[in-house]
Amino acid sequence: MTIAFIHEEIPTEQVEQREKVLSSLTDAVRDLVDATIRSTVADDELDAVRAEVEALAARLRAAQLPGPAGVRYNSEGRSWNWGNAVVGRGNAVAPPVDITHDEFGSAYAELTLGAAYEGPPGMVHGGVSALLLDQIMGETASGFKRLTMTGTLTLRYRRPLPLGPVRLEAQIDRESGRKITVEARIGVPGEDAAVEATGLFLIPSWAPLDESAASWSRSAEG
Ligand SMILES: CCCCCCCC/C=C\CCCCCCCC(=O)SCCNC(=O)CCNC(=O)[C@H](O)C(C)(C)COP(=O)(O)OP(=O)(O)OC[C@H]1O[C@@H](n2cnc3c(N)ncnc32)[C@H](O)[C@@H]1OP(=O)(O)O
Repeated sequence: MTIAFIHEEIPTEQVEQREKVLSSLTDAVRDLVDATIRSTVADDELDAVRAEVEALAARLRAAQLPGPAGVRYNSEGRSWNWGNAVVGRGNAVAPPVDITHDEFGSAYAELTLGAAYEGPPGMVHGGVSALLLDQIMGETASGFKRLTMTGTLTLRYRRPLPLGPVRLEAQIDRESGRKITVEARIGVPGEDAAVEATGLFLIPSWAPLDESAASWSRSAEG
């Protein structure tokens, strides 16, 4: 099965305007998720809020894509993946992460994980750490110059990670042909890593080794 990118000829300026407006809505929905988890209002108030939320969902459903958002690009080399589970600007389920690629083969991110990402009481869910690490490692392996997919991801959970500010770092350790090994970690900023990861990322046999000339590739974003 191949991975298809969708060519959609929307001018970059318009993509960016839409992304800005969509991101604000996503932030508000994320806040709604946090507010829902932590709310202690009375049951009838919860019920009244549910009715309003259902009405809002119906307004958004007035015009919908037939399926998931996919990865789209225009011929100016701007691409957007607003549904992505980790970096999708339209995805309120995604942690609020912004990944910085400071050079090819190295990336970092800082974000704050709130109540929606809890596993053990007060701690980040291990699957959420894995989710964030998989994305930053995949982007690092790809550098948006080639398509890479996670082959094997190995995680060592060394100490619990409290909810709150976290920092992720990833860098390519080595590569050979279609195999790229990436090392990464997540932890409280300035402290020893809570989770260390090693991943083998593969350029699928059906994909080119280098796609830097392809319209979907770009240098700084997921
Ligand atoms: C999300 C999609 C990408 C979107 C791109 C957006 C654009 C921006 C670009 C990039 C940013 C990236 C950001 C993404 C971050 C998120 C990453 C994910 O979550 S990815 C989803 C989870 N992963 C899968 O679903 C893979 C499922 N597996 C497969 O599709 C295939 O198995 C694949 C492509 C991994 C390998 O298939 P073959 O046909 O290319 O390769 P064969 O011939 O089987 O193997 C080649 C060599 O690799 C080893 N190998 C194969 N699979 C391996 C594995 N799983 N682990 C270790 N080694 C493996 C084999 O042993 C072989 O080694 P020998 O050459 O003999 O030495």
